[in-house]
Amino acid sequence: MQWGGGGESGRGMGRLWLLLTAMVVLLAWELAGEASRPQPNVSLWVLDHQGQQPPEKGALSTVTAESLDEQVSLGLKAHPVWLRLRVVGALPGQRLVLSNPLVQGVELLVCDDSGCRPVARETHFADDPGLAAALPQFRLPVATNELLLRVETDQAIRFNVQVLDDVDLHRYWRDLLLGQGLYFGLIAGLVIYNSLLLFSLRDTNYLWYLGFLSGAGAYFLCQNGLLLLYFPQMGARLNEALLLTALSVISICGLQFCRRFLMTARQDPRVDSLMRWLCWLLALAAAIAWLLPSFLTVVFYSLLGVLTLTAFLLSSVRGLWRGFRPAQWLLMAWSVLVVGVVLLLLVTYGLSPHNFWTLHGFQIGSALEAILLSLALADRISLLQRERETLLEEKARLHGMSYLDGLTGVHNRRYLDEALPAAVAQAEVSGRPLSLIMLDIDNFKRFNDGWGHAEGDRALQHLGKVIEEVVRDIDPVCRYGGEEFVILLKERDEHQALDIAERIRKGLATTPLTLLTGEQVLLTCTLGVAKRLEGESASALLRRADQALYRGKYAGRDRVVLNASGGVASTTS
Ligand SMILES: Nc1nc2c(ncn2[C@@H]2O[C@H](COP(=O)(O)OP(=O)(O)OP(=O)(O)O)[C@@H](O)[C@H]2O)c(=O)[nH]1
Repeated sequence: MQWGGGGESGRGMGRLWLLLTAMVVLLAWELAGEASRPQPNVSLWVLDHQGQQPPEKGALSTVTAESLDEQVSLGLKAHPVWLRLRVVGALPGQRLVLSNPLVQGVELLVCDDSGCRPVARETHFADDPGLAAALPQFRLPVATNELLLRVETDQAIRFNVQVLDDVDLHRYWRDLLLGQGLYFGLIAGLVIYNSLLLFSLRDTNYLWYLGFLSGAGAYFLCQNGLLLLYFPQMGARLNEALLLTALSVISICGLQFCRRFLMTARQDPRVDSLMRWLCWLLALAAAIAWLLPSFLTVVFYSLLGVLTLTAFLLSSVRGLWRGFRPAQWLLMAWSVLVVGVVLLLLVTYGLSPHNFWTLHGFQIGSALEAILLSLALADRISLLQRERETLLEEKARLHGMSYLDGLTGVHNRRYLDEALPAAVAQAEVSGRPLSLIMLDIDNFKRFNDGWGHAEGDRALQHLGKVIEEVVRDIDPVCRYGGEEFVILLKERDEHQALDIAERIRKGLATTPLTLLTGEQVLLTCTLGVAKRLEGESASALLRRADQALYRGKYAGRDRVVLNASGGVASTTS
């Protein structure tokens, strides 16, 4: 199989660079916005304390284990985590805001000499319960800055602690939504575009790609708290189950896409069965996320994530190795995803700080990947299209060849057997004339015997050329038998047919054949002409032309004979 061509690939690269440039500009803008935001004045320590209840009074200062900045990244924890907070200079009305909607079991306690009391979690921000659900937040108590924060979640513990007034919170949320708007705009555009392609091309690859896109959209709706924004009553637990299910959908659709795209079932059966197994495990993981949610589920997902990425990369590298050019897009797409997933895993296990890149790396990777997969599909479709065209051309060529005579290049008897009845039927309907000329070289046996069979072949080719010089391109010339030719003359009456026959006769008689020895000889031929009579069949017409030819031979050869009707013939010489 030939996987050639490169024009579309170049155009695809151009589009990709444009997009990358646009993304870099947006990132720079986002980072600039980050820098201009007022920094919260918060100090944080992780307490070496486990359990549901806060540490005993007086133990706060002794259990201090680790000092943090406001960007918390502690990874997966099987138990609740206690953080000690000191907020300096909090103004009345300011809120303590945690940036991650996935952290659950968040409690804030204010502590003094008499003990610790919970601070009620805000359920509304500017009359909006959604925003308060998407960003866990507490109104800071005035006149105290000793606080305890308890977080218990199955997900990685990562969030920013920010002290914001209403204006800052609005701005923070607006920036977040702007970035999300760009992402979801891109996903929606790709979904619409590829849905149209799915309907027009009916290629299941597009179905899996759409599943992949939808899964990615759903995942980030959950991860960024956008679902909670619109359905705050849903709760963080349900949000998390949906998030993990979306992760399964992304992975399963990605694997199925990969299998079909690279045709692994046929081309790479071992990798194909690995991918099929992974699909089942991912479906099982989604069920566990709903039935037995725990931090172990997230560990299971991490493992499956690594295996899925390995399968993606392995199948694409092997596809490229086999010479399937569109696999390069796939490889590029998975490589981008690998970066995003590695960032996600690092932060999930508390191995990297919580910052813009670790927070949004997976999302940026997924956006780039969605585009690259779309380009991969386009490349594959154009490649298959070109192959199909080449095949059709080849088929047409072979089909044409099966109707041609190998020696002379004119049509063969098979062609005449199909074309003559069709021409007769057409003439019957239209009432237009139809004529036939049947001819052969005179005393050809003697020629063959005298000059040899090879020269005889050249004589047949010579006659073919002479005929083709006389007749129109649209009048098919056929080699009917060994040395007999038939010319089908549509919409020609007997006068026109006689004229053509006579020109052929004279043409052959005056155009010498140059033999292989260099000698020149003149050949003659005899031609029988018949015009179709009303209601006459193809075979009857052919028979009458043959009769005319026979009569020409009988009358002395080198002449044209017309079979005017049943048995009457007129002769020209
Ligand atoms: N070189 C060559 N000879 C062929 C081919 N097909 C048929 N022939 C020869 O054509 C000759 C036809 O001979 P006949 O049917 O006796 O006809 P003829 O000698 O031309 O005599 P008339 O047709 O009566 O003028 C035979 O010798 C065949 O071998 C071919 O493809 N190549």
